Amino acid sequence: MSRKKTPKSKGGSAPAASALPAANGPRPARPGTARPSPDAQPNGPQQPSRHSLGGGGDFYDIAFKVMLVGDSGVGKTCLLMRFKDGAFLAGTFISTVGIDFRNKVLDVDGMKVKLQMWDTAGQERFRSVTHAYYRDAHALLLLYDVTNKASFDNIQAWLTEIHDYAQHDVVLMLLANKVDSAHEPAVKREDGEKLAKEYGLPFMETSAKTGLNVDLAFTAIAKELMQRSMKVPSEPGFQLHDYVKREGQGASCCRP
Ligand SMILES: Nc1nc2c(ncn2[C@@H]2O[C@H](COP(=O)(O)OP(=O)(O)OP(=O)(O)O)[C@@H](O)[C@H]2O)c(=O)[nH]1
Ligand SMILES: [Mg+2]
Repeated sequence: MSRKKTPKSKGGSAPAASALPAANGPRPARPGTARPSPDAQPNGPQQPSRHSLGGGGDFYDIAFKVMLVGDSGVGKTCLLMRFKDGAFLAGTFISTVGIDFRNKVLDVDGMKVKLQMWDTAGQERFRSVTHAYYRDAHALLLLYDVTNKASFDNIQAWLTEIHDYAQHDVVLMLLANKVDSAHEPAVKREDGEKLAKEYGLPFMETSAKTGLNVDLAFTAIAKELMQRSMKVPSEPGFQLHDYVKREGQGASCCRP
């Protein structure tokens, strides 16, 4: 069996293709660094054959594309960086321009699963850029910020957008981010749970700051995608909803 390699710690961004007016006014932009790497092939999961892509890095059996969406400032980039590097980007908020990407290889049930993670810009003016990427996503993490009610109110609009542009069978999970705050959140956990239930979505509270449930969110997605594509015999009963309910930790455990 040949093995695939993926370059370590490579990131890049697709340039913005439109300049519609920003909903919340302009913000400082996180500069793009490069075009997506050749291994960021979005069409269909790469089947388990372990080919080499050249360059240094990890081997993997199968790859999936996971896209992070949600309003600007909800913490998409921070969540991704927490998962990728285990670090929190504190300090100045640098808004994403267009789309950035990062890769990470996970061990899931004895398989090396590469997640190609696409970090979209939440700002309205980049919406037409992100639209182009939806159809290739195998999974979507839809985030809101529990300290920002508007970001929660906009979830319905995001779901409409997902309905319009993503594959009908895309794996979708709702994440309530920034649950580390010591203050009363603007959006209660029950409201998030209720909305998720209404749309039949798995739901989790996360914090890019403390790391709460961050690995779990991505692992759950990887497991679900693996299950779908491989029909893993060792876990015939894997259910994404049940898994995140069982494994997820409450926010209260990790508040400072
Ligand atoms: N307390 C807290 N702050 C967070 C968390 N995640 C992100 N932030 C902060 O929220 C701000 C926005 O985070 P980003 O990850 O850049 O937001 P984004 O969703 O990528 O925004 P766009 O790129 O504009 O779409 C930054 O100042 C972060 O430090 C979190 O879990 N807890
Ligand atoms: Mg960002």
